[in-house]
Amino acid sequence: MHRNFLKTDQLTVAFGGIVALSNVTLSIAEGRTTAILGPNGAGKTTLFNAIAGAVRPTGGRVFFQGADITKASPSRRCHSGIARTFQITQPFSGLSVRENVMVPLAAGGMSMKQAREEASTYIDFVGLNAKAEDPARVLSTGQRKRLELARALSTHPKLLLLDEVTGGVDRPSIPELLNVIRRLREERNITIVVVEHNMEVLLGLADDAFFLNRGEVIVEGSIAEVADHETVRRIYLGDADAAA
Ligand SMILES: Nc1ncnc2c1ncn2[C@@H]1O[C@H](COP(=O)(O)OP(=O)(O)OP(=O)(O)O)[C@@H](O)[C@H]1O
Repeated sequence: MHRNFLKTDQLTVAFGGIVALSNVTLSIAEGRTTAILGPNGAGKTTLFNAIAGAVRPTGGRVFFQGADITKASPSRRCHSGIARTFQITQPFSGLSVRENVMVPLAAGGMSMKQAREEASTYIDFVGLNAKAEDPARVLSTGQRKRLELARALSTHPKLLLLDEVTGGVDRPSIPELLNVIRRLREERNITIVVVEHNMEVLLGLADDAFFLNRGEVIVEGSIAEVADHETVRRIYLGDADAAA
């Protein structure tokens, strides 16, 4: 197992006067699921953006599998095995589920026949077979999240960044979605990093955790340790006992 599968070293991102991330140094271990926690505005999405290459850091470095990728383009990072999903899902709403998964494959140079076959594998993996010919706009939020996972799978990721995994998903659909995420790791050996607000979900999904506040990592450890940490309970959960 690579302990520093993904590593940020003193990573800083500023937007004008707003410092969204400040000297963030963290390591994500290969084959594990790591949670990024923190209140609104803590810098979680900015961290994902800096890892995926969507924002340029003001300072510090990002390493993936030992290579310095700080200056790599988003597409080079994607080719090297980093994929992400978004807080707000962005499918092509008029295209079918199958076509949505085929688009990135065909754009990568695959024949339509091959793209169709490969798309079927991913649609099957996320359990959307019954919806494959439906337009993406009719999907529920949970189904859209699974479509996003199928699209992410088409890039053959080694590291998958999942933003707000269960955000907006109705409660009964959550276990099925989490099951797909667990299988990504178990059956496809994908290292997962999740931003998620639901602590109950995280306790059942994540191994490790980093708690961000105002752009800084202030607590790290196992998910159980972080969830139980006094500072985390006070800031994040508004725990009256911890605040006292
Ligand atoms: N493109 C941008 N331009 C200016 N400020 C930004 C930009 N992106 C993020 N910020 C600011 O950086 C800080 C961190 O934002 P970020 O979205 O990373 O936090 P977050 O932890 O993901 O929050 P949330 O849980 O609400 O999604 C916030 O103060 C935010 O307003």
